[in-house]
This record gives sequence, C-alpha cells and structure tokens, in this order.
Amino acid sequence: MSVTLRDLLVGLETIGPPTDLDIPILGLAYDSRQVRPGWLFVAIRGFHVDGHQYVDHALKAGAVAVVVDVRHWNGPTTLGVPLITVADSRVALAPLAANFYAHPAAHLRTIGITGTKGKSTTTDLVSQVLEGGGLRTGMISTVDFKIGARRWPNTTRQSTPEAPEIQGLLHEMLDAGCSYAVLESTSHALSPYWNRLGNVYFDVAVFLNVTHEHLDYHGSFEQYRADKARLFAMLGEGQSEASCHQGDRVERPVWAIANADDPNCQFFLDAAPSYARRLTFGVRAAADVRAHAVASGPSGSHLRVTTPWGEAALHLQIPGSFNVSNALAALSVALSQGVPLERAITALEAVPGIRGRMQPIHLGQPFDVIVDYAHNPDSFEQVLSMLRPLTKGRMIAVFGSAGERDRAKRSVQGEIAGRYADLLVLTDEDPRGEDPAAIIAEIVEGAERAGKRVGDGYRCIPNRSEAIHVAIAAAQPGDLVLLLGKGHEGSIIYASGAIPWDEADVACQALRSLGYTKPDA
Ligand SMILES: CC(=O)N[C@H]1[C@@H](OP(=O)(O)OP(=O)(O)OC[C@H]2O[C@@H](n3ccc(=O)[nH]c3=O)[C@H](O)[C@@H]2O)O[C@H](CO)[C@@H](O)[C@@H]1O[C@H](C)C(=O)N[C@@H](C)C(=O)N[C@H](CCC(=O)O)C(=O)O
Repeated sequence: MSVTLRDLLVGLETIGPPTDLDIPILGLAYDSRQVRPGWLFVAIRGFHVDGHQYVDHALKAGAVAVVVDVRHWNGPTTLGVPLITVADSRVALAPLAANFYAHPAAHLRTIGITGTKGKSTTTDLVSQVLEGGGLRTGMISTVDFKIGARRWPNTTRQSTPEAPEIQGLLHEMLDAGCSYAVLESTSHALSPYWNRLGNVYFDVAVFLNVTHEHLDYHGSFEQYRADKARLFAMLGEGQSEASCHQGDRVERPVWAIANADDPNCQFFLDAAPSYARRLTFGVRAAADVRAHAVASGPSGSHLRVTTPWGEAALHLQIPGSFNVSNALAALSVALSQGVPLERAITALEAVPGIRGRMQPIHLGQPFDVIVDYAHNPDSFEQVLSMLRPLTKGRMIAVFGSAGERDRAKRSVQGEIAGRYADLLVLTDEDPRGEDPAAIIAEIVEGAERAGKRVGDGYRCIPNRSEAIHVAIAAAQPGDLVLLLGKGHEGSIIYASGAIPWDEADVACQALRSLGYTKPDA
C-alpha cells in the first residue's frame, strides 16, 4: 500500500511541533516485536509493561516513525525519525489503522454482535445465514476468522482483536469481494478506553443479553452495560447525515436489533440514533421476530417463528435452548438485510454446530462428552441446568477458572457446578501469573457450599489433560462428561508462557485410550 505518514494522521489531533509527514509508511504495529523496516510503531502503555520502553527496539527493527502517548512519553523530543505525540495512543490506533487501510468499513455493510453470552455462535450464524441469502461475508469471532469461503482459527486470544488486525481483515474482505463483515463485538473492544472497534461504521447492531462478567475491567455493571451499548450509539457513525436521511427516506438504513427477553433490551434500543430502524426478537417476550412452541432436546430444537416477513417452522441442529435465541437474532439480521425468510430458514437448518460451543465428542462410547466454552456463572447455570434433566446417569464436570480475571466468579462457578453435577474435576483454565492451586482452592469454597466433599464430590487435578482423562475414565454408560471453559481455545496460559491446547482432541485421546475409536458420525 502506498501511504504516507500524513495520510495516516488524517483526522487525528497531534500535540507538539510539526514534523516531516511526507514519508511512506509500509505498515503499522503496536508491538515492537512485529515492526518491520519502513513501519510506524505506536507505543501503548499496557497492564504489564509500557510500550514506550520499546521505542528503541522498534527503531532498531526499522520503524521510520513513532507515535507516543503524551501521558507516558518521558523520552527525548527527537528520535531521528518523525515522533508524533497524541493524547491517547491506544485510542488513536483505530483511526491510524483505518487511514492505513483506506477505511474498508465504509465500503462494507458491518454488523456488530454484542452480549455476554452467545456472541460467537450468533456471529457465525449471521455469517452463514447471509451467505445462504447469496451475500458474501467476512467474519471476525472468538473462534474463527472467515473471508468468503476461507476460514481459519482465531489465534489472537482476543475475541475482538486490536484495531490494526480488524482493519486489515476488513481490507482483505473488501478485496475478496465481500459485501458484509460480521464482527463479534466485546465490551472491551467497544469501550472508549480500548476503542478497538473505532472506525468500523456499524450498519447493524445486535444485542443478545447482559449479565455479570468482566466487572474487574469495567468497574460496575452499569459501566459494562454502557460500554456494550456503545455499539448501538456507534450505528451510522462515519455516514454523513445526508446519507442517513434524505427527507424521510433513509438511504443506507441502520438497524438496532435487540433481544426482547432481556430486561436491558430497551436500554440498548434507546442508545441507537433516532433514525435507526428497530427490530426485536424473543422466545418468551412479545417481539417482532418471535419463537413459538419451542421443543429443545440434545439433538437440537424444533419451533415456529413469526416475523414481519412471514411465518415458518424451524429445526435447529445445534443443541441448547439458548441457541434458539441466538438463531432468532441471526434470522432478524438476515431478514433486515432482505434475505427471504425461506432461504434464511434453510441456511439456519443446515448449520451442524459451532466448534467449541456445545460440541459433542463421539467415538462410540456409551456416555456423552460435550466441549463447551462456558466460563462464567451465568453460562454455568444455563448449560448445567439445561443438560441436567437430559442426563440419564451422572454428570461429571471438568473446569477451572481464569487467573488475572474476575476473582469473584470462581467460587460461584464451584457452587453452581456443585449443585447440578455429581462429580467436579477441578483443573487449570488459564492461571496466567497466579498460583493454579490457589485458584482451584477458591472454586472449592463454592463447591463445598453446595455440599460437595473431596473424593466422591470433587477432585483437584491441576493438569488439565490428566483431569480430562480421569473424568472420562470415571464415566459409566448414560453419564455426561462436560468439559467447560476452554471450548475452541488453542492454548493454556501459565506464568511460564502458553502451552498449545485442543480440548476436543484431548477428549478424543482420552476416549481412544479406553479403546473407543469410532470416528465422529
Ligand atoms: C487486558 C487487555 O485487554 N490486555 C491487552 C493489552 O495487554 P497488556 O495491557 O497486558 O499489554 P502489555 O503486555 O502490558 O504491553 C503493552 C504494550 O507494549 C507492547 N510491547 C510489549 C513487549 C515488547 O517487547 N514490545 C512491545 O511493544 C505490547 O504489544 C503492548 O502494545 O494490550 C495487548 C496489546 O494491545 C492485548 O493483546 C491484550 O489483550 C489480551 C490478549 C487479553 O487477554 N485481552 C482480553 C482481556 C480481552 O480483550 N478480552 C475481550 C473480551 C473477552 C470476552 O468478552 O469474553 C476480547 O475482546 O477478547
């Protein structure tokens, strides 16, 4: 790409004396280890280290310009390359990246999905249903990235990556002929502090639900909800007033789509600009797109849907009553974008499942094994309460809780699992810099509150592979082994670094070690 530093700074307020802006910039990085000759380095102060310490490293790697944050830069006023000072370098990353990639979002219809639970599944469903309607899409989710027919795992460890990755992917989507981009939009990425989703110019905002999560980052539930609702406030951003309104006619309509079953539905709809079209979906509450006569079982759900575009029967293959709500969200998006109801239904019915999300593992064993990403109290309550009545034998739950994240949830997870499951196998999730045994001890407190005792009620096996092998070896015909918390994730993070991880594969290894070999049907 042929971009100058001047192009990159369009729309950004800089502090300090003018500098030579007519130099070509070949790439941009917020990590000095990623810098290549000819690139711009953006220094960010993080939670662990201050990126400003790595300016020299970036220069040695070939950086030809550096952006620093006025609050954190104590270095020299000249570096031998242009030095740009901004008020907040993290916030500046999004406009810098959007300028570098020539604002790809302005030429795509962008759909953001937010909510505490169900974002990845819904993001994938939306992408698949739009494709079913003949619309070429790209997708950014916790689980996978996708551009048209090409799909690959998201290995960034972030659900919504940093702005340079997002803008780069949007640029690739545009190049590949996509007309839509579907983005899983986390509260972290939406928060004005992180601003990863700045310059994405959302056309459709989808709200699924909001419960207790990430309060350690957002400080309070109100702030968490407000950060999520920023997705709705951002609708139409970047479109001129003229393109949103032509008298009464909206040229490029923006849509605010929200879950009527969630008590915060109206809060999210109210956050959208007045000219946004509004659409609700619901299973229990009255809504524009509504489910009726829902019958959910281990092999999916049957229901009827009524919509402003007509009525239909729907058989979802993905298990979990909460996936009915996710499917209604995807259906609402597709209908809002002109996909005919029959085509949207056909596409939804064809989805076999989502990797790491209620994913059954079958090697011919006489008990069930399911891998799911549930890693907070609310997801635990949902998944375990739904599966308990469907489990003929014992329920064995294998899980841990993340280090350096919301501590309050650990014992709550232990308590909820203790109420529903017969045996808990407590293990490592991502201890990060914390003592793994101390995290497990906090989960044990909750398990004991639920009446579980060490031995036949719970076992502590920090090594996750060993924990899964033990749980699967303990299963009898009719039992259910639930592997919770890692889902699709490709690593476990310890203080010493990350080790590669594949939960479904470890479950298969454990089953094979017991002599089960039949491949997945
Ligand atoms: C809490 C959080 O958001 N952390 C993000 C943050 O990390 P950090 O503050 O620890 O960064 P740091 O290690 O202190 O480094 C500071 C800066 O120095 C740079 N650096 C560092 C070392 C070096 O040699 N050279 C160098 O330039 C780093 O690249 C960085 O820019 O800045 C990093 C770079 O921008 C991010 O990758 C990292 O996301 C990590 C992976 C993360 O776990 N984020 C989670 C909390 C997150 O964002 N989650 C949300 C929500 C998930 C959900 O809803 O479930 C998500 O969207 O994924």
